[in-house]
Amino acid sequence: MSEFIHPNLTQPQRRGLMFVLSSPSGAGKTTMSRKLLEDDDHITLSVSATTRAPRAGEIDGRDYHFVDNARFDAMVANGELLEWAHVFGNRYGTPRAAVEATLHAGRDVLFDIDWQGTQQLQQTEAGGDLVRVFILPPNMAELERRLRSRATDSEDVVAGRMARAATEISHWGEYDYILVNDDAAQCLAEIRAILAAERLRRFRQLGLAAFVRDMLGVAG
Ligand SMILES: Nc1ncnc2c1ncn2[C@@H]1O[C@H](COP(=O)(O)OP(=O)(O)OP(=O)(O)O)[C@@H](O)[C@H]1O
Ligand SMILES: Nc1nc2c(ncn2[C@@H]2O[C@H](COP(=O)(O)O)[C@@H](O)[C@H]2O)c(=O)[nH]1
Repeated sequence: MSEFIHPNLTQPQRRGLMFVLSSPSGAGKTTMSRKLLEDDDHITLSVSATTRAPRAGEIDGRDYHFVDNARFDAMVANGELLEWAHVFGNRYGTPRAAVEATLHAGRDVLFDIDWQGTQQLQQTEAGGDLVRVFILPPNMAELERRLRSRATDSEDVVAGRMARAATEISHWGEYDYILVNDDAAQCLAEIRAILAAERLRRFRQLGLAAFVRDMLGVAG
């Protein structure tokens, strides 16, 4: 007869974490997020709401929830956003319900948000579940080259984002991990390593004490 092991004790359960990627515009957050999501089944992207117009190729509900100003106002008024901010002349915010549902299911949530949103998330009850990663470009010329080569924004928009880059970068000290996205494959490997280590943090492994007690055969 095989030994009965309580399913909850075969492996400690894990508390979902909130994994934030921030950077100056164009440093590579979206690129890294997409690659991470491709082969990690335990993390879900928080799809932000924004008043910005969709870029070519962006899909409503996948890349953003594209909303008008009136809808964004209502989301703010109804407390539907966990955080929101003005960024580059538009408003962006994190819908609360999807994040809470994902975390309650024990899954991780990936955020592609700016430093203002990160500060706000840090101040919520779930601040302890936050892992903050800031991505730097290798240099400012390369940042500008990437913004231009993406070919999604007008000259004015690119210039505006470059003008804000130094302010964005000045918040690097508020993050837990700082990466330089020079080689994309290396940057992705570093992001995966951070995520793997953070998932193993003792306080995130719920039921660990019971698991160890059971393993050692100590009566609980
Ligand atoms: N390591 C890299 N080497 C070269 N190009 C890269 C690298 N990482 C990203 N890129 C390119 O740089 C451009 C900007 O990247 P991406 O859109 O991911 O930036 P972002 O940080 O998400 O910007 P935003 O904040 O505006 O959303 C894209 O064309 C992307 O393919
Ligand atoms: N505070 C928040 N910032 C957000 C959110 N979603 C995206 N962003 C940030 O906005 C800029 C511009 O994004 P883009 O798609 O127009 O290039 C970038 O830094 C994003 O990280 C959000 O929900 N809250």
